[in-house]
Amino acid sequence: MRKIEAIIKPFKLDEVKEALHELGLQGITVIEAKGFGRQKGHTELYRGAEYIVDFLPKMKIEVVCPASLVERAVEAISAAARTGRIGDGKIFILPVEDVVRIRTGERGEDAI
Ligand SMILES: Nc1ncnc2c1ncn2[C@@H]1O[C@H](COP(=O)(O)OP(=O)(O)OP(=O)(O)O)[C@@H](O)[C@H]1O
Ligand SMILES: [Mg+2]
Repeated sequence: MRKIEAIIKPFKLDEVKEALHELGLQGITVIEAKGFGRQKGHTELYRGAEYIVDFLPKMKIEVVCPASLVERAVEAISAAARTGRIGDGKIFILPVEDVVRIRTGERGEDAI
């Protein structure tokens, strides 16, 4: 299993959510985040206005999925989140050792 952590532009959240849903991924965690990438000290467009890049509002999405689905999920997130402008975001992929579904006690991929 893997955890995909995607930092995206907030207005892209719905499109990314739909893309993941179409893949059959059911669980998702969304965290309001702030951050910056490589343009620190330069300007980045946010909702049509230029900002000095300090900490810009971002949305962090966390999805745990079977390893076999990771590439498709990453492609779906990338396609949905891309505008082609700077600040489109980044995707991190981490190993997940185990999952526990609290209500049923299921473990591993059964619990995703
Ligand atoms: N190395 C990193 N570690 C942790 N978070 C990061 C890292 N790089 C980017 N982020 C997060 O992702 C968000 C979007 O990054 P961003 O898309 O601006 O990356 P970039 O490398 O500057 O690419 P681009 O040149 O397309 O803007 C940042 O605001 C930050 O929250
Ligand atoms: Mg950037």
